[in-house]
Order: sequence, then C-alpha cells, then structure tokens
Amino acid sequence: MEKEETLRIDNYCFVCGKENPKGLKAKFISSNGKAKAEMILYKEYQGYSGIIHGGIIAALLDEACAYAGISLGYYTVTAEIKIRYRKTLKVGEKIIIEAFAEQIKSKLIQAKAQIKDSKDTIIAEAEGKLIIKEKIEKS
Ligand SMILES: CCCCCCCCCC(=O)SCCNC(=O)CCNC(=O)[C@H](O)C(C)(C)COP(=O)(O)OP(=O)(O)OC[C@H]1O[C@@H](n2cnc3c(N)ncnc32)[C@H](O)[C@@H]1OP(=O)(O)O
Repeated sequence: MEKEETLRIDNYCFVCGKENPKGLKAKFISSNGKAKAEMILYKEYQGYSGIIHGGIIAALLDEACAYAGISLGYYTVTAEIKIRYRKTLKVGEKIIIEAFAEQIKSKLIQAKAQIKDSKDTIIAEAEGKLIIKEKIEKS
C-alpha cells in the first residue's frame, strides 16, 4: 500500500508563513477549537479598485478554519468550503477573522469562520469540512 505523505510546515504558507515575502503574514492565535487574527489588507490584494479580492477573503477564512482544527490537535486539509460574501471589504479596513471547529467523526472536522469589520459587521462567513491528516505531536 502507498505510504501517505506527511504535511510539512516550513513557514512559507501563503496566508500565515512568516518567511513568505509574498504572503499575507496573518498571525492567528488559537486554542480549544477557536482561532482568531486581526489584520489590514492593502491595495496589493484588491480585485476591483478599492475592494479586496474574494479569493483572498476565501484564503483567510480557510486558514482560520485550519487553525481552529490545529488547536484541536490535528493537521487537516480542506475538503470543502462554502463562502458567503455579505459586504465588500475595502482596502485598508481593519478586520477580525474568527473560526470555531469541532471534530464530528474520526477524520472529519467541521468549522465555521467569519470576517468582521471593526464595527462588528460581518463581511464574509464560511463553513468548512476539514479532513484530518495527522495528529500534532506535542514537543
Ligand atoms: C502552521 C501552518 C498552518 C498551515 C495551514 C494551512 C491550511 C491550508 C488549508 C488548505 O488549503 S489544504 C489544501 C487544499 N485541500 C486539499 O488539497 C485537499 C485535496 N483533497 C484530498 O486530499 C482528498 O480529496 C481528501 C483528503 C479531502 C478526501 O479524500 P478521500 O475522499 O479519499 O477521503 P478518505 O478516504 O481519506 O476519507 C476520509 C474520511 O473523510 C470523509 N470525507 C472525505 N471528504 C469528505 C467531505 N467532503 N465531506 C464529508 N466527509 C468527507 C470520508 O467519507 C472518510 O470518512 P470515514 O473515515 O468516516 O469513512
């Protein structure tokens, strides 16, 4: 039988990698199935003039779900993600990204994530299905 590839962390994640010069460098804190980050996105990440690209928003929501899963002790891959874009996100606006995850079955984690602005208005929200690839070994 083919051996499953393990997931490697090398700080080059497009969303959170500290070493990736082209990445978003989001800083998530996470514990007990919850993850949170705050950041501002600038013009480099826009689609239409002055409006952040939806793909970037999707990447942030996906990452938040993954960090919520990590806080449960697992590295996962995203099998599905459904995103609802409620308001446009303006360039230069402060946002808060939050996610909550729970283990549903042996390999399945379901997560929900939201991006809000500083007035607590929901900009976008997501529901993700994450498949557990490996347990995180405590060092
Ligand atoms: C510190 C650094 C942090 C970095 C965080 C980075 C986060 C990045 C997040 C990502 O972007 S991950 C990359 C994007 N995602 C992928 O590349 C995933 C590609 N797809 C796959 O690898 C496979 O399709 C997948 C592992 C998702 C599913 O493969 P299989 O369909 O072969 O599933 P498998 O046979 O392994 O089954 C595992 C279990 O999951 C279940 N499952 C699979 N897909 C499902 C689904 N969509 N919904 C519900 N359950 C699902 C499946 O039924 C089964 O349940 P049981 O164990 O109970 O039988």
